[in-house]
Amino acid sequence: MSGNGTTPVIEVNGLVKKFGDKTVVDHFDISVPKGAIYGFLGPNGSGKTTTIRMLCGLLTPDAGSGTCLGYDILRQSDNIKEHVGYMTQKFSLYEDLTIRENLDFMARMYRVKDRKRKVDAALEDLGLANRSHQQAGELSGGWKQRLALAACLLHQPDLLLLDEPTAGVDPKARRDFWDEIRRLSDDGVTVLVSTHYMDEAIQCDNIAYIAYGKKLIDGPARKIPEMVGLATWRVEGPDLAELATQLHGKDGIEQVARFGSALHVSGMDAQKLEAAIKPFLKDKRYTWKQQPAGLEEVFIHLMSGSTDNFAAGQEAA
Ligand SMILES: Nc1ncnc2c1ncn2[C@@H]1O[C@H](COP(=O)(O)OP(=O)(O)OP(=O)(O)O)[C@@H](O)[C@H]1O
Repeated sequence: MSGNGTTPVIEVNGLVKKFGDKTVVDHFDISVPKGAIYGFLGPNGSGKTTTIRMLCGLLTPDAGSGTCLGYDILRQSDNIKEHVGYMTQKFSLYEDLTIRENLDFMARMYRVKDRKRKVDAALEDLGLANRSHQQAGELSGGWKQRLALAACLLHQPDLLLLDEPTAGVDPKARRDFWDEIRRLSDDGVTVLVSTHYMDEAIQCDNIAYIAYGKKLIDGPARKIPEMVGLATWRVEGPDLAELATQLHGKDGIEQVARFGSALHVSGMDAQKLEAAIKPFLKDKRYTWKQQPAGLEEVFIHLMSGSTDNFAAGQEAA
């Protein structure tokens, strides 16, 4: 579900956060429709976590204003927290408490009514009813993440904030996790998720790409490739690794990425790209086809800009 034209769940303008003399979030605006899965993408240190924390009232912005779930982010953070489920980057439950104790503790924190039944139901849904007395610290990464999600859903939040929720989790557990996120979104829960993974980014309805604390691109996921304007050719044939080596670094070719049995060769200047590819078209072992850039190559393009924002220095912004 990607929004239904009602009042946005999050609507903020001009958010700024500074730590010392470093501007970590720089005039950030966003409007998040109800039920949307909104992806925050960007290199390490680009300000995603800081932005998420300001949106739910955990951190006070130095400038800017807005609402989250209809509450003022500056003055009504307690109301916001009651209706938000926030899954932090690091496992934030108690490793030396049992699975049940962790859920029970969270349910008490949120003053969940009919606590025992809700905790039992969560354990059942998780498939952990038989292991409820096991310490949370003994769980694998994937199970810890499912437990953390279950814990932040106990109070039935309207908005889920997920900060790199599947870092270090295997692909099968990631897929299961995303099936659950999609189900929640279909039920009207709005989800804001920061991620580094491409396979997660393509699951999002909307995407904001953030670098150096600034939002560079923002829009419906299906429109992002057009907005970025990357030109792409697809090539199939033998010895793709060798071909990739030959293509790399040619003027006009900014990116060569392997997609299954093909290479996607991309550049921002369509004419330069075509000129760079022209000599290769003579080799009849290869089939070349021009095609619109997909989200995946666009993300590779965006993410390859920088690996760590602030480590590289803000002057690059
Ligand atoms: N409390 C703080 N005090 C000082 N600097 C901070 C604080 N919190 C974050 N920062 C800095 O602000 C910048 C943005 O950090 P933030 O965690 O918001 O980025 P991020 O995009 O979530 O990064 P990552 O993807 O690595 O989690 C980083 O340079 C970080 O070191």
